[in-house]
Amino acid sequence: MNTGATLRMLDRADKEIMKLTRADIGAVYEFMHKFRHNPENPGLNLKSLNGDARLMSARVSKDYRALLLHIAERDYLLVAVKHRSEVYDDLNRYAYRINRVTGGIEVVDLEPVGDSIIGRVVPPEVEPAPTPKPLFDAYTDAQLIELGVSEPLLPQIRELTTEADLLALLDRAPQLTTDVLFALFDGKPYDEVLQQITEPVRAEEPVDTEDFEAAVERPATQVTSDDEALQAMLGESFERWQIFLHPTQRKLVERKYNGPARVGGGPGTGKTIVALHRVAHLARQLPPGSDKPILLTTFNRNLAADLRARLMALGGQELVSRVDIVNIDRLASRVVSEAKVGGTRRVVDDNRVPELWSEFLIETGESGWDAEFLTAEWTEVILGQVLNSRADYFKARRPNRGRSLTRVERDHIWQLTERFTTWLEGQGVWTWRQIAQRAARLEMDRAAANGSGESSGSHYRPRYRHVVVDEAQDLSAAHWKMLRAMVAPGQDDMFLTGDTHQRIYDNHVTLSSLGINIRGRSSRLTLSYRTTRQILADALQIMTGEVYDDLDGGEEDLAGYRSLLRGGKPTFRGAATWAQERDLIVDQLAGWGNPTDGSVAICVPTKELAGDVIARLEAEGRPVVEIGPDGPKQPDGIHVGTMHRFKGLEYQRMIISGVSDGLVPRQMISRYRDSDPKRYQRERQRDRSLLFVAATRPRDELAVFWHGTPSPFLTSRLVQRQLT
Ligand SMILES: Nc1ncnc2c1ncn2[C@@H]1O[C@H](COP(=O)(O)OP(=O)(O)OP(=O)(O)O)[C@@H](O)[C@H]1O
Repeated sequence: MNTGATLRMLDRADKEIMKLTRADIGAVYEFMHKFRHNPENPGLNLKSLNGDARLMSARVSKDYRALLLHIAERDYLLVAVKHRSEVYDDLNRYAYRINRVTGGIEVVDLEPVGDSIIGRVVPPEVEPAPTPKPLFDAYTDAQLIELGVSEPLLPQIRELTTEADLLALLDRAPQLTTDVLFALFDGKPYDEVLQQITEPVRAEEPVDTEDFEAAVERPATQVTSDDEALQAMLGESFERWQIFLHPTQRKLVERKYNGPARVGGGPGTGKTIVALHRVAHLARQLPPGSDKPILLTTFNRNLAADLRARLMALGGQELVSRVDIVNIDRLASRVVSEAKVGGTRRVVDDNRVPELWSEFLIETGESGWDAEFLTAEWTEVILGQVLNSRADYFKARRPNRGRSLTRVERDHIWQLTERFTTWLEGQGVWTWRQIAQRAARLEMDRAAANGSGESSGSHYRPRYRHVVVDEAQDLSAAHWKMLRAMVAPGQDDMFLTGDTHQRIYDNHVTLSSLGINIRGRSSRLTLSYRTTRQILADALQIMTGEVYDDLDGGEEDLAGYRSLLRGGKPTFRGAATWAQERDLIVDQLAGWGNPTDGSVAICVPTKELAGDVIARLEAEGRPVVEIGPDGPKQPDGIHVGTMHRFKGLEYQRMIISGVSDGLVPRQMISRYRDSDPKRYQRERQRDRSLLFVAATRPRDELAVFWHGTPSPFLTSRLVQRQLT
């Protein structure tokens, strides 16, 4: 006879459990184990309670009791762990119900706001004038219910008149109620809230509000069931994202896709977290083996190292051992070296290409085209589109390239690039873009040979079963062609996460033209877990007036992007000179109490400015740590780096300095303003994105400084802030 039972834990319970001592958390873990084995074990003392008919209690330890919801025959949900002296208190305070919209189980705290502990600590002086207007007067009950607000809370919601009351209620309200009310309070239009917040979590089938068995299985019920997750909670460095996904995140992770899927969303909305959980989800469905059928890739080395560390935290060695985690250029260079192409050629950085073209033109005495034009034509069109022959180049579309070319001109440029490539080879060097193009060709040939039956059949297998890409906005067309060829088209083949507002390398693609069709499989996350609402609002100001793409020829915006975290307003301040601006940095650090535990970073636009800041702080005797290509060289100290280095990092507080006209955006791009307006636009957008990325790294506090004229990306509203 099977005496076992299912026992899952609701996300609210973990918050209480994490407040216990390690020994007590261990007891909960033991309890769950025992309970699953046999809930009738007399030592567990399982019994019904008053209040909700489904509510039961069981003994965790001498001092603690578990509150359980009886879902079905042998299926239980752990909803709280309480001290034995408190188990019988307030049993009628909580209602356990199924949300009509999401179909998820919600715990509703029915205690009126004014009586709650949080309500009581709100100082009386923040209370408003005597007859305040209720906050949600503009919406009917039916409208709020349609948005997914928890029905039993409506009487309390109608009473709310101040932000403090709202916060007190939301602190203990179910997730969707919190998300919706906060967005309405922020002034988001009803339809936008419905589309951006409610629709993504709506149950796929009609909801029966009595069917708890179905409800517990839905993504909207945030639960954990496996022991590993619980064990992780016992670990030193447990983080909530490892276990509890937002229902919107979980839906995206667990869905079956009939082809490539893409998840977008503003900074800090958990795109990387979703990519990691997606990998774990796919890995769980693999047949046993020791191979690595899942590729997890991203743009650069330190991001890949971070993915590895986080995947390890999520699923340990067992999971990591089934996943090939490698940054995209390294993957391409692996492909070419496997094919023994390139020999001992040394890789030179792509930003040296204009210089190399100049040298080549001088050495060969060629004139007619300047080095900059040839660099762009070679990298963006010829390498960028993986063109194999002159004939292909004649036919190629050259979007964003400004000037059109005749056939004769194309012929000449093709010949020049062929000679240039040979010249580079003679120098013993090649670039990352060349490697990407070569790798794409090799992989495409491999896949095509298989398709036409040319390869020796049994040896051919697509390299991967699933490809997961983070920071998708930064990959080039050649990278995408290579990836497309590495995985057979079909169900769950490719999963991409990224945000085009954060594109910091000049790669613009239309995925459908590269054989990656994401139409109908594109979604967006909108809730930031990282930054406060105050930082987010100012960061969004920086993006004013710019239009961004959706990686597939359409446009994308940040509608619905929001945060539930609160903090102080960011500081904006200008100085007359760079020397004086450095004084501002020193003062700001002092204002924050000079922390040197790695929680503060300073971000500047150029290496020179970084050098100056480092010198100044060292002169003050401060421990400074430079952020290199592999991230900060050590965890503690005050971190200093250029804007490009901040992708993938998070800090408690940040100073962005040098946000002056001529530095942000870079002065040098102004030369394209007339000669190549499209390029000018792209370069300007890239610099804006760099600033946006930097501004969305801090969690709690942000200070932005400049000297002379402020950057044109700082709106007058932000610049005026210094006067207040
Ligand atoms: N479900 C969750 N629960 C708790 N924390 C979360 C959750 N999802 C994301 N976070 C936290 O939010 C922060 C941002 O997550 P992540 O890095 O995945 O965002 P992102 O969208 O990839 O950001 P960016 O675009 O800026 O790179 C991280 O600190 C992460 O741990």
